[in-house]
Amino acid sequence: MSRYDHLDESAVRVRPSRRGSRPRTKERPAHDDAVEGLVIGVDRGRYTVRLDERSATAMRARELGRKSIVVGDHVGLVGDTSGGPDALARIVRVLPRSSVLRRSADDSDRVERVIVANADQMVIVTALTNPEPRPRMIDRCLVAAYDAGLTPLLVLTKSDLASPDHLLGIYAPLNVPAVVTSLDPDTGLGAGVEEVLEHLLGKVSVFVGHSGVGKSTLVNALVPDAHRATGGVNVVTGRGRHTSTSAVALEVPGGGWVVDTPGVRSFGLGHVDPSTFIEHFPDLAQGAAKCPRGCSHDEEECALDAWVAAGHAGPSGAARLESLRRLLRSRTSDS
Ligand SMILES: Nc1nc2c(ncn2[C@@H]2O[C@H](COP(=O)(O)OP(=O)(O)OP(=O)(O)O)[C@@H](O)[C@H]2O)c(=O)[nH]1
Ligand SMILES: [Zn+2]
Repeated sequence: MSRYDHLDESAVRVRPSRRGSRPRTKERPAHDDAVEGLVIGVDRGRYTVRLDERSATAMRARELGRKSIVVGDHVGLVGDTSGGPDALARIVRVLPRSSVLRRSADDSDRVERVIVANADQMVIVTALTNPEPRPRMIDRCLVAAYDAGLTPLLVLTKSDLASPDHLLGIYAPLNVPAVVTSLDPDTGLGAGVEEVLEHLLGKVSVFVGHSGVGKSTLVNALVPDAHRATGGVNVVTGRGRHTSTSAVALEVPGGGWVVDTPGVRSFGLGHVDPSTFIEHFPDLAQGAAKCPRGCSHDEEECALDAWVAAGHAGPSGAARLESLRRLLRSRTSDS
């Protein structure tokens, strides 16, 4: 007889189950002796997990099934977590994620392609010249950041070669914070590093950028022992640039993590729901209440034009509406 039998079912919506009547101690999760750590590297089925003062190498436990484990994941470890040369621990748990950044999640793509978990910020690294900046690429990154719930930060490199004014002008209406840098790749010295560091403190920041923009040079300046290979030759190994494509988390002096994503050049945005874009434009969101149902905000019936024209979104309203529409279009254009 169940302990709920004396209760009227209509009053209490608890169904007694065999599971529910088990002694409580048996309901504890398995491996409650697991220690928690942060995944900072993934390489061919081996995970580097940062524990308090050391790093352990781990493999995934069979019981995790196909669940992905990526850089930034908080995991539970059992087994040999000593971090010694031959020590191998097992990841038995992946804790709930506060954010996921996906490479692509098209409907046709059945494999989960999470690149980084639990990131707070996306640092979009763009050169002011050599290679020329590509605003559409930046827009796509912004959309991916907003979609994943990450705060964007623009870093405009090589300001010794070109002025940032034009690009800063394009992004001013979006209120995206921007830092301009100029670095000597040999010494790591130059302008803007301190300012970037301030934005990184206490956060997990994913760095994205096209080849040649100076991302490695920047990461090396931010994380002195990062040794990311820069254009040409790896100063550490003397060999050519490494071709690793997996993400890695590097600890920022002062607190925080830089997640470098070699090989990640863009994001599939097919899964992004355009109706959520407007949430990132609070000054426009109110005006959207007058839009027809299902308005894309990029069509003739959109009420935002009138809202902005009436001055409800302030003096920069028109520029912000234009920016919103540019982001909406970046979703469907390849770049
Ligand atoms: N003039 C100038 N050159 C820079 C600056 N930052 C980086 N560079 C140069 O730009 C080139 C590319 O820099 P990297 O740091 O290797 O660029 P990356 O974005 O990591 O590119 P990949 O290694 O291909 O991923 C190198 O030749 C650097 O020396 C800068 O602030 N000013
Ligand atoms: Zn609309």
